[in-house]
Amino acid sequence: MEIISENKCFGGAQGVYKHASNATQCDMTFAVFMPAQAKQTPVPVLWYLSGLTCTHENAMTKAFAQGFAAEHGLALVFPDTSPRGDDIANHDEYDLGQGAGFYVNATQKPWAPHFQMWDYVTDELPALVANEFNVRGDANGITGHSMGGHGALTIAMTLPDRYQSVSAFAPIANPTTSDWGRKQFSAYLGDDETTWVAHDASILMRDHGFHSPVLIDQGLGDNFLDLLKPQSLNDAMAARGQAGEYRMQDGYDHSYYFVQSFMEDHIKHHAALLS
Ligand SMILES: N[C@@H](CCC(=O)N[C@@H](CS)C(=O)NCC(=O)O)C(=O)O
Repeated sequence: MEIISENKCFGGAQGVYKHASNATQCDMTFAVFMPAQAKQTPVPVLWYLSGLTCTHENAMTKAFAQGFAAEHGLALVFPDTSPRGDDIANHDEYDLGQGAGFYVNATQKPWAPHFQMWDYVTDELPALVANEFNVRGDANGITGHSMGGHGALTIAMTLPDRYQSVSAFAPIANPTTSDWGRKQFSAYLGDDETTWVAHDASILMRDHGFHSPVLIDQGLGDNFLDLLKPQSLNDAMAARGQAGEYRMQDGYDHSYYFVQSFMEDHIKHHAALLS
């Protein structure tokens, strides 16, 4: 692992690192915030998965998470959203290819050789972080924004023993019925839609749910509401009797101004379940 930068931040450290990934067969950059508490004792980890067009950097600089994570003694990990490189498959549109990995393992050409973001985020990066940082392997929470909210919810519901807490900001909530989902799943996973259901939060919620309360915030001024489909997941939570809240926030759009407005609540939610 190569250190790109490390800066003191809220008494802890905000770092950016690079490593050669086996899962994605390319160099991957990620960011980690370590709170001061980690100098004494291993700390729980909150994974933050970002949305379309983002790198490790967007949430690191705009989500305002570090101050609250410092207060509650949580490490934060910000992975990138896809493999990257000139030799790696890409697409002209912003919502497919580099910057749009959708947290799945691609099975289709030309994506399959590098677009293995499910394995990267759930296996390879956790092992690396556990090796390199003073974190508790048995205390993981996961959250994310938009495409990253989709990743957080689907990963948590699929691996409930690994994650003790989950939340999301404006998640893509029913991708098998949305152009933010159908387009990417057919490219990455192929036309057999039975392979898509494992990556749809509304379906996973209806069939499995999650073992601890789920916190979701959604801005009502979000210009992507038609693509995000919060109603489907809200209905699935109600049908399941899922503990938690889907909070509709008046006037907020899809931007990081929305994310940073509710970050404190999300950090508190995870800290309560992880400590
Ligand atoms: N670029 C797209 C929108 C993509 C978008 O809103 N991305 C969100 C996540 S889905 C984001 O966080 N963008 C980066 C940023 O705001 O820093 C468009 O023009 O429609």
